[in-house]
Amino acid sequence: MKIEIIGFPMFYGCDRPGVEFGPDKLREVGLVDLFKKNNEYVIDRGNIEVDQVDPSKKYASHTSMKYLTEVVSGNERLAETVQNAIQEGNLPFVVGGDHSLGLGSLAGVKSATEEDFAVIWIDAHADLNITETSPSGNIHGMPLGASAGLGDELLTELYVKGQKVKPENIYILGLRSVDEGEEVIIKEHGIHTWRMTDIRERGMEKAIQELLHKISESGIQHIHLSYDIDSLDARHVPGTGTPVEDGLEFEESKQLVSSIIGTGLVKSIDFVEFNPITDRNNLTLNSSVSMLETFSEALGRINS
Ligand SMILES: NC(=[NH2+])NCCC[C@H](N)C(=O)O
Ligand SMILES: [Mn+2]
Ligand SMILES: [Mn+2]
Repeated sequence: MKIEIIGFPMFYGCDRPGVEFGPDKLREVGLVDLFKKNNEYVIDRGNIEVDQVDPSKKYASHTSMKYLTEVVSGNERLAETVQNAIQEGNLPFVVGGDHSLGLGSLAGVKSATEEDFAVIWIDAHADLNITETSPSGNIHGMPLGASAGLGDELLTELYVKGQKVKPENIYILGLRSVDEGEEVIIKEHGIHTWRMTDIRERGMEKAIQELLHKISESGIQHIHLSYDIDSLDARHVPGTGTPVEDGLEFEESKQLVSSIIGTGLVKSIDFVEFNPITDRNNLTLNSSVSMLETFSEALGRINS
């Protein structure tokens, strides 16, 4: 399987500049070679074009979703690129940028995949907000909800009409910052979660066992893995928009990612929310590279 690296240089979904430099910063320190170390075929598709707009116009297209027009147009381009990659038998590895890119990724996966697929979302946040529940109006807090078909049609109809993933096929791990409205959505739609409290109580090993068991029971053959670096403990990632304490340690995160990729079912991946501008002493850069090495090694193992 060829790995296709796709950059998505956008900050409009989190409304805090800096994350748009994530893909190029990671290329600068050897992103492509890092994948080539363990994988024979790696191509860099470059960056998706993002329409630019002045921050004073963030509410120009919607009163409660910031930068709606630009988030949607960029994600439609991303969806097409992801769809093409999968249809060619390649694995799209989308590097953000903020997590609103989940909208485009999942629309692309949906368009390229006939059967149901699972989404594993590793994140401190649930990203299940709809316009009415969002405390911020930031679309990076909404991609999973919209992909599940919830909320405003302006997001749910992106690229392909309707629901991209069934709520029962969504698995969120690392949660520790969930908005009230998101709690209701998790309950109502039976979304599977492993919060940090669960992981601390039962251990990562057990969480992984439970996760893989549920997925194997579902019969699903395609997993989309969406990795938000703010799932790591705040002290490892000062350079991310919304760091949260009491998060994952490297060892736990690496074990989780390796086990998920080890199933051989992961066909598409996102890696998001690294902000080189707000980083301190390259801490977040180093954390990102260290995690990317794990992705590369795990993919190398199933690829060989
Ligand atoms: N992808 C992320 N980092 N999302 C953070 C979301 C924070 C908050 N729940 C919001 O909706 O505004
Ligand atoms: Mn996120
Ligand atoms: Mn997050």
